[in-house]
Amino acid sequence: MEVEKMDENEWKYHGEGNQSLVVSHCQRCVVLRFLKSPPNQNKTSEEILHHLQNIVDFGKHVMKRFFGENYVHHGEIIQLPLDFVRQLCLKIQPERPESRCDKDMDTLSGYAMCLPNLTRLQTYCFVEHRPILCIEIKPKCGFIPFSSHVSQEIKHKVCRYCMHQHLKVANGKWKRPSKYCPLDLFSGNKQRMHFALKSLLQEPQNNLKIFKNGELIYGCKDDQDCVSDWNELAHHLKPFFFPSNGLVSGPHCTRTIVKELIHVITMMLLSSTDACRAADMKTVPISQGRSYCEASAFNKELVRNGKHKLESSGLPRGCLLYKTLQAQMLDMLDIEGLHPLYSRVEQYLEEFPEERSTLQIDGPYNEAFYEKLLDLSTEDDGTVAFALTKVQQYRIAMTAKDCSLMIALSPCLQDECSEQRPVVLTSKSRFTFSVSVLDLDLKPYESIPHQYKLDSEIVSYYLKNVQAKDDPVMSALFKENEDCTLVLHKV
Ligand SMILES: O=P(O)(O)O[C@@H]1[C@@H](OP(=O)(O)O)[C@H](OP(=O)(O)O)[C@H](O)[C@H](OP(=O)(O)O)[C@H]1OP(=O)(O)O
Ligand SMILES: Nc1ncnc2c1ncn2[C@@H]1O[C@H](COP(=O)(O)OP(=O)(O)OP(=O)(O)O)[C@@H](O)[C@H]1O
Repeated sequence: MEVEKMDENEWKYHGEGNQSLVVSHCQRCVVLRFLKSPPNQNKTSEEILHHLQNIVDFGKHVMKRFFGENYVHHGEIIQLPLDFVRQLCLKIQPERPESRCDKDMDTLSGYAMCLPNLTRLQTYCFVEHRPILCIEIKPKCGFIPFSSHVSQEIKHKVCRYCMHQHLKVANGKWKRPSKYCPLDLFSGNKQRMHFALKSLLQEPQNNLKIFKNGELIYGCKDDQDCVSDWNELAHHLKPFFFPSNGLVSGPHCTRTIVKELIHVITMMLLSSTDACRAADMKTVPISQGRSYCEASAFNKELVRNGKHKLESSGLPRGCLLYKTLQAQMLDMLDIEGLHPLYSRVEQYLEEFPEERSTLQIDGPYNEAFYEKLLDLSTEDDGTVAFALTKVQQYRIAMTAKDCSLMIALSPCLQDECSEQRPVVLTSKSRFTFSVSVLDLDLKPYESIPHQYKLDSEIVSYYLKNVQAKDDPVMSALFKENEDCTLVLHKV
């Protein structure tokens, strides 16, 4: 890219999260990703550059090892003319959702990341003229903690996502709870996966987005502005799934198209498209912990129908969901077992602050950093080394619990499909597709106390407001506790 000739009119707003803002090029299949920060908390250019270098290194040396070469696009750092960045920022400001405007895009350093536009099938090339559909899923944590450090029994039964939903609705983040449960999506069982995907389509929140030819056509632009009209979605999708028409419009047509979409996403999520074997690490046994969540609507439906055995077919080893789950399961001790180890590292750093860089707490995220992650033992020998390994593994797990999966698909003719590109079939179409993972920025060491506090808030809220209402015995218990509160008055 010729940075001297950058023109803001060739770029448009694409999307943003809590940490970064993304613009896409109108002709080329590239995006620029800028860091964001709260107003008046601007970092220096050196700090921004260091942060971006860490993100690139982490993708290149660590996450590629966990996920496999083809799934991760680490991108590169680019230095842009400040005038271009300022003009771009002004241009896109009206497009930004209000709920994200508590942070500003960095316009002072001139640094950004340049990445392939993953809503397109091909990377670093001009926009293809064939239609492209892209589904982005933020699946969140797909397992129930198996650690013996867990203090509340409910955490062994109900997954964090399902518990957190109640707190989010109470806090006003979302209007309605979602029926999506990550354990259904990660189950590998097609029926459960279909249910999970249907639930995401019903209530996308920030877990599902659909792009057509690079434009967002389904999902939440803003917390308050969710597009979830299935008829409109079906209208967009009809040329993909029923190219030669045949299907008339109406509710039956909509249902059929949505079913095809769910089927195709399931197939792609279960496919193993990466030839390179990811990670030479010993993997965490996938069978640990329970494989279903008691709060899942799918599970509740089964129980209502008198069936008590929930199928978990398991995931094929090479698929992206499997790799995501493996990385998530590096959280072996749960935040409750991890927090005391974090405190041990903190205590050590208080005594020896100069050791912070040797311990690679803020990078560099290189080969040596990766090697230290491979020790999966959970036997605590009381050392700082043990505590640090668990802390770093936990940070990787948190990153994998918050990443997004991108699936891009494009119709192809029978004789067009090459051996290099995987193909998925539906009743009337065939597609080439690519699968990748994004938002793999390592979660900061400093976020651990926040995680600890949030975990306890999520559980307390659930026990008090949801489980207690479901369970009359618990409810009575809470009531009793409330009645017995001892109030001490000053005398
Ligand atoms: O804690 P969670 O599970 O709510 O996850 C946060 C996400 O909320 P979600 O529950 O997905 O709506 C949250 O997403 P939103 O900003 O709410 O879209 C962020 O991804 C946040 O990451 P970071 O701290 O900004 O790096 C995420 O925080 P981390 O916990 O991953 O640091
Ligand atoms: N390489 C890419 N190609 C296409 N779209 C992208 C790419 N990277 C990011 N996006 C889009 O921009 C959005 C925001 O990016 P990203 O998830 O990296 O932000 P974030 O601030 O790090 O997220 P979070 O809130 O989870 O911390 C994504 O949800 C996705 O829709």
